[in-house]
Amino acid sequence: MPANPGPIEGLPVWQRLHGVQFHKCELQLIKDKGTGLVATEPLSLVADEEGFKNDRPLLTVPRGLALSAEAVREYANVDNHFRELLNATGHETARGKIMLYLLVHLVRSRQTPSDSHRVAASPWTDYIKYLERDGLLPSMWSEGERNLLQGTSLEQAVAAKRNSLNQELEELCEKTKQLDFWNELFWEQRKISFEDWALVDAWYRSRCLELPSSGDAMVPSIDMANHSYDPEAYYDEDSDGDIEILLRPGYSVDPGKEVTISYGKLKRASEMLFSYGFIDKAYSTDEMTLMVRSFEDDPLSRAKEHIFGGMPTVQLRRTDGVLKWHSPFLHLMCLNEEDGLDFRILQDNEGGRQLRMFWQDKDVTERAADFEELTREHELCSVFRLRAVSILLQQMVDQLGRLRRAPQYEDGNPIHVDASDLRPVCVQAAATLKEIEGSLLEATVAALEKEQQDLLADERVKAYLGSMEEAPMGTAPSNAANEDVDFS
Ligand SMILES: C[S@@+](CC[C@H](N)C(=O)[O-])C[C@H]1O[C@@H](n2cnc3c(N)ncnc32)[C@H](O)[C@@H]1O
Repeated sequence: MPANPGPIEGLPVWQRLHGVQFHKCELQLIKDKGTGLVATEPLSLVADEEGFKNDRPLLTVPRGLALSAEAVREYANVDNHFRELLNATGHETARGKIMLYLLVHLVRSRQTPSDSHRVAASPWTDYIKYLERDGLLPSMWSEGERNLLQGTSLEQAVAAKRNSLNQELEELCEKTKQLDFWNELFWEQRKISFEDWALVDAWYRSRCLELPSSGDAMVPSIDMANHSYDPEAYYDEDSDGDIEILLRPGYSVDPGKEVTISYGKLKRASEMLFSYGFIDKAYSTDEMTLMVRSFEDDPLSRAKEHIFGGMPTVQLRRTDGVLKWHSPFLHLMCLNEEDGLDFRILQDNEGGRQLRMFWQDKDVTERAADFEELTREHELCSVFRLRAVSILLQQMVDQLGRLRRAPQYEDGNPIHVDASDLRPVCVQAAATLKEIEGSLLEATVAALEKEQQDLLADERVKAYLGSMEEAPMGTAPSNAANEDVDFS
């Protein structure tokens, strides 16, 4: 898929220099996938009396080249400037450490001998020149390309990712302003940009492996192997900690054919596109996650969101043609004071004040995600369910409409994009995602319509709706949910 996989001709020299060994395979450019591992001789792993055994790994990378949190700490021990930077940013996670290291070496890879404030080089300074830079993860797509995701589950996810990348960069600026060396290099000389930070984040997400002993790590050359759900090979660490690619038992590969590994368990299409920049339609789980919108005029919405704590989402999943949805927040969102939901401010043991949530006078603050269960025995259970189904149906219809429409601004005006600015791989990936998620949304709408009809035929629902019609003005439940939802 990468359009610009870098000048890999120079890579074998780098690999020889740093002890990377290939056996019966090499790196080659592969159509629509960038660089990949390809067999140069017949590969097969058949069992002898001792069972299956690789006589030699297809690829071996010395452990000292792996970029893990530990490796970054070791580098910081010998490089004073980097140690100062790492301490100032306070990065505790493997992601933070690895991204900072990559950023610094990205800057270094562009420096010339005449530059001031030179960063100490490492094998990674040269290796990253071979890494894909064209930004095929959606967080790096151009604005026009990101507009192609309108109506998909990635629309908000990508916007949120870019916001958080921006915030991280601002924090980095804040924390390094007082460090002379890095302030001069990063901010005075303007050697880094948002695109650089987004690029190292994309490298981290799409190229890191989980190693048995060192956890998340980028391993140069192993990270050139492409993914398949039925891979011929796998990666492992040997007894010295070196990282290797080995053929899987029972598999054989003809010369000229690609050797793939697995990037992990089956994922949804949006996750694959988000983290790896491609979708394998035949192998993606039939599910998606969307945000649920609170009622704008629900006076309890802030309290509900506060107590719920997590993201108000709905998960849609189709298994063997059967559509299921799951949204703990939606079940809470549909309830109001007239139903028996209540919020109280209580004093805790330390004298502080705490917001607590009550359902039928019982404190259920810790069970905010359990309202489907909590309302199951209630006499109006099917009424509550009808509210949830109707709200979700409306939101899914809106979502589907948005997905099917050409990109437009919030005010409804169409967004004009010059098609020549859109990379074909992005257009294709967005179209595939829309096809997968559009089909799932259509099935969701159909399933919700059917459930809504069934609920409207329920005797208790009919009685409830009838009582609401008969109730004199002002005595019907005045809840936000009922006002918003047209049960008909
Ligand atoms: C770990 S890298 C693999 C090496 C990469 N091909 C390169 O040129 O550097 C992961 C990236 O390779 C590409 N890739 C891996 N497996 C793929 C596949 N099955 N189909 C399309 N692209 C794939 C995607 O761009 C992904 O983000």
